[in-house]
Amino acid sequence: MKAVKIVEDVYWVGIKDWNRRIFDSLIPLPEGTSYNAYLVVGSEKTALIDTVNPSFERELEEKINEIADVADIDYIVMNHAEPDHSGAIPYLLERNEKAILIATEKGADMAKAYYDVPDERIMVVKDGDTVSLGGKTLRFIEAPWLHWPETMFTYLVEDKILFPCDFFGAHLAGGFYDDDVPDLLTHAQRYFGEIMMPFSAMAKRALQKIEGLEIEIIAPSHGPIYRNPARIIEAYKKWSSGETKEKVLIAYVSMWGANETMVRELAALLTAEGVDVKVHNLVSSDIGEVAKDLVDSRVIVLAAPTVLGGAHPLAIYAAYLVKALRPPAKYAVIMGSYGWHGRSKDSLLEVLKGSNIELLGSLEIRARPRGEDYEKLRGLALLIKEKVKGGVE
Ligand SMILES: Cc1cc2nc3c(=O)[nH]c(=O)nc-3n(C[C@H](O)[C@H](O)[C@H](O)COP(=O)(O)O)c2cc1C
Repeated sequence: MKAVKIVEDVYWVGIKDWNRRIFDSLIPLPEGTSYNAYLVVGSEKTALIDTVNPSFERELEEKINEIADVADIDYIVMNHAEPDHSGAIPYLLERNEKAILIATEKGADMAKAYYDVPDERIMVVKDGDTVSLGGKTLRFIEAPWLHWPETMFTYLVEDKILFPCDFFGAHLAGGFYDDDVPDLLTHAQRYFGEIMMPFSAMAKRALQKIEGLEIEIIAPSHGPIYRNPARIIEAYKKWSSGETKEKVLIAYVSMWGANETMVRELAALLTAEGVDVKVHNLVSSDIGEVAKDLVDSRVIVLAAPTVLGGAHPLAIYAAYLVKALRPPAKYAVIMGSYGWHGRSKDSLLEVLKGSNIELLGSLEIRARPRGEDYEKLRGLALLIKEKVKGGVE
């Protein structure tokens, strides 16, 4: 794919990585991803906003060269130091002896740590600082902890384009503009759950900061470019403020069917009560989908058998993720089973300790569910429904 003109003298020069299937050695990428980099050509200076993942340096250079010689770039704006956006910085600084890296103070520190960028090639910018390229003005907006400490947004004043790096992103190789991808918000929600949800407070702060900004285009560093920015901004407002739905996420693991039976029963009872239920079997589920459903679920149910004295390791992993991702749900229900001594629930509670999630109810059964257990499941379903439908506080 060649460079693409977005508006006059602003070009996408990024990479579509169709084949990538895992990110951060953690997150599945069912539809690949993109590393969006943008070239802004002023009458006097040229700036590159973000770069690309290592191994795509040559392809980035070729795209830049369609518009301007790589050696002519004056500034490389580093909105975020993570290698998927900044991994090409060492290559570019070698190919271009004059280019200056623009970063926040923390960004400068990261650029040295990750890429050995010398002090004399870094320009530190603060909130509100501007750099004129001649007819194109870059304004920098500090937006820390989205999702690393050094992150910032860049705003192109004349064209009203916001370059927020990972913020508003989506892992998608396909589509170029938001209107090319009908279910883009689903992808964006998944990305928010995976990357931004633990930093919801900082996300809210950043949204307030850009509130008064006229934004015609949002050009993030992953996924399609928003020509209709209102939709994603509204969605981010909801997600970052913890607005949930009448929805329950059930994540479970079962070796011999006991937990599976309980989960099916509970899901059926809740569905009959008009609750939106999302069930994830942790053996086969995509944890990105779990993260997506954590964004707007009101109650989380974890169900797991006891294995070697504790909860099944996949459930421990899920509980750890729930704690780390800091979803807005305030309540959890834990179900479990055992053969001779139940430890599943306790070990999951141990993992969740320190989170804001309160135990709403639990059910531990021996070997397989029987008559009275189904009664207890009905009780749990009612408890959950009350929290979900009652507009939890
Ligand atoms: C590999 C393995 C290890 C187990 N370890 C324990 C254990 O430490 N304590 C216990 O009470 N039950 C243990 N069990 C029994 C299961 O917890 C029990 O059969 C449970 O009902 C299985 O739930 P499931 O049908 O949802 O897989 C173990 C079962 C297996 C297969």
